[in-house]
Amino acid sequence: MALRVAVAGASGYAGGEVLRLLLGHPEIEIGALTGGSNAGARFGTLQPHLLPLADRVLEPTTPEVLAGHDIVFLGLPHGQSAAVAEALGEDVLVVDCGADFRLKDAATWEKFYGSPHAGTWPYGLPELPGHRAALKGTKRIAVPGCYPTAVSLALFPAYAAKLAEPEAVIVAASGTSGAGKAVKAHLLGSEVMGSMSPYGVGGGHRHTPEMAQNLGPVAGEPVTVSFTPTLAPMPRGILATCSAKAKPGVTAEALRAAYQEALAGEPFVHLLPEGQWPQTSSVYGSNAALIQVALDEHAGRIIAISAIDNLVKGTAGGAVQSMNIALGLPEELGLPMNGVAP
Ligand SMILES: NC(=O)C1=CN([C@@H]2O[C@H](COP(=O)(O)OP(=O)(O)OC[C@H]3O[C@@H](n4cnc5c(N)ncnc54)[C@H](OP(=O)(O)O)[C@@H]3O)[C@@H](O)[C@H]2O)C=CC1
Ligand SMILES: CC(=O)N[C@@H](CCC(=O)OP(=O)(O)O)C(=O)O
Repeated sequence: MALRVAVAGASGYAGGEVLRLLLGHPEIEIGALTGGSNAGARFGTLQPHLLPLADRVLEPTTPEVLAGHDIVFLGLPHGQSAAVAEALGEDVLVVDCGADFRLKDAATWEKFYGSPHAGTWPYGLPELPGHRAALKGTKRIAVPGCYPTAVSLALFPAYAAKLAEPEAVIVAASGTSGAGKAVKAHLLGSEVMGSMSPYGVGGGHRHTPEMAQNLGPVAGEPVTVSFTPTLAPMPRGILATCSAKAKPGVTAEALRAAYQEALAGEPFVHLLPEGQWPQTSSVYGSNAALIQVALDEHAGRIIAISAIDNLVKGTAGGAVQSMNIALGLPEELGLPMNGVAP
């Protein structure tokens, strides 16, 4: 029998992408679609690309509407997931695309999000050492932020093999959908088109501690992260350029071997052949993460680059992948491996 899924925040980018993927998932039946200000609207006016759901109506996000489902995805603004999740039974699988349950340290949460810490759930990045096992059978999943997904996948093999010093410098470009659907002045077409711009410069971006939380345990020592996000004139995609000083004696051969070993058998994370570099257009609409690594011998630095679709591997695809693991289903079920090109 199909598992019945509700999506809260179904009118948003994250919720819409979860639905696009779940409509192609053989074990899932779509139940309630809920939102906030658009409740009452015909779904086809909100997500016109999701034709099978066009005649549905967006409902309010209440415990009554979300009751009676096997799985509930939350694609709500930060800080709103905890109250909704609390009203859902412990037997319901809750997959939170927001940030509420990602960070372990309450003081760090309060510093970066400015609200009380709700708690910590198993973290939905199965490729990180130990995480896949922790997701099996869980009823609660915290889906990672899109930048931490791109960055952690690019750097964890170097840290797992103890090849990198614990100070990472990251510059990543994101498509505008990362900022959500609400209209923001700096995201208007005429402001974004033909321009790239940095934001959150100087260590203030809330994804910085999430990256450090992911990489530190892999490295076996705290990793300091310097992260600069930039906004790129494209709707989707993240290209993360990550670098760290190489430990003494590291060779290009050892580095490549470490990445081959760490990523071997991963269904979605691919180390590209030498000389080929990740680009966002290759992962548009796909749950793949493309990785390449090089040793800059002159500077003594490891350079690791990743490309993901922020709405797929960076949100909804990662969420469905983790859901599959939690339910004991094949990890790849319902997830696109191919991008859309050109
Ligand atoms: N965009 C991305 O790349 C990523 C997003 N995320 C996370 O996913 C979550 C959603 O982000 P995103 O989809 O981009 O945001 P959007 O702004 O596109 O969507 C927000 C959704 O939340 C609903 N909503 C807003 N306020 C309320 C409320 N008070 N009560 C009930 N529903 C409400 C909206 O409904 P309505 O339309 O009715 O107002 C809409 O469905 C965020 O926590 C974000 O951090 C995570 C990773 C990546
Ligand atoms: C381009 C852009 O604005 N991106 C968002 C990140 C989106 C995301 O994945 O993050 P959360 O789930 O933590 O919101 C930002 O920098 O705030």
